Amino acid sequence: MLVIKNLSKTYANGKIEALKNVNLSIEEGEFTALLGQNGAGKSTLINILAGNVKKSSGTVQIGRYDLDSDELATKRIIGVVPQEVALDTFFTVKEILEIQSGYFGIKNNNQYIDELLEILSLQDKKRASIRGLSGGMRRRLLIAKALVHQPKILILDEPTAGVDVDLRNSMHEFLEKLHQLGITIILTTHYLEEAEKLCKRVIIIDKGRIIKDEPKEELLENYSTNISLEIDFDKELGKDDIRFLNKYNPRVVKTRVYLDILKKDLTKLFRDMTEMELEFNNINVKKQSLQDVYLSLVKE
Ligand SMILES: Nc1ncnc2c1ncn2[C@@H]1O[C@H](COP(=O)(O)OP(=O)(O)OP(=O)(O)O)[C@@H](O)[C@H]1O
Repeated sequence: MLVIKNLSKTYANGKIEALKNVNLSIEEGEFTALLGQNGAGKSTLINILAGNVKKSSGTVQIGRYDLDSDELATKRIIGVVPQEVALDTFFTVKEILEIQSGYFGIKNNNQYIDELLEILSLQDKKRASIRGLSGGMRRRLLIAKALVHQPKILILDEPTAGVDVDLRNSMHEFLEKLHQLGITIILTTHYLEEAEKLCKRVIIIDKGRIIKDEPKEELLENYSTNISLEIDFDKELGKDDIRFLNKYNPRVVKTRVYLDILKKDLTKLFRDMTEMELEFNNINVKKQSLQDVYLSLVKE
């Protein structure tokens, strides 16, 4: 669906290398998170795909089309929800969506526009001018705008920045619905729990290079170094009992002990507990989140 080869982009006469030899291939129907710190190159990549920024070198194939030779055709396949909310405030919601449909030569798009407004809970704002919309409504309108031409690939550049929790959750449900309909989705976000909840594949960009590109579950499995344990012992532990735990910085609340432990120390921990003849009756294990793993990778 999307094949990127040796893609590079420099700004300021070559002084800033925003993308360095990026290679990437995304299949139809995938739901991918594109993660990276500020300035990593995410927006540059998205803007190249959207045709808003010219690449310096490399090739981009979108669907069957090459970005250089068939830019118009590639635009029909892609819908982009930009980071910046830039909407012409003189128009109404309906007009914005009609004008956008017109760019793609689509006439009489009213039925689909109504469906989009309904699903994005904007139906009652159809005739409202943009000036009267809240920030969250404007963000939803940007999503509707990106979808008017029914693109096969939807790219969202931080769509939930500054959006309240309720609205964020309803946007998540909507994205999941689109994913189920088979739309290929690429999501950039600084909310790592959002990426963990929604995406199946995680790509991490760091200083213009892809440093990780793996299925989410594998990334979490392969790069999580710690786990958190909550152990319920049969009795309250005295100072002597927990001395062997001190190296794990335990937090003791009555009979329960909380530990953050390196996976590689697990065997030793259980061996020590057996040697101390400490009886426990329950253990809760919390694995590292995508945020924990991500932070450990970008800090390397
Ligand atoms: N128009 C431009 N002119 C010069 N430099 C630019 C331009 N756009 C981006 N850059 C630089 O390119 C690099 C990548 O920026 P980009 O906006 O792609 O990062 P990002 O990952 O989207 O960051 P953020 O999470 O802050 O949106 C940065 O060093 C940035 O300063």
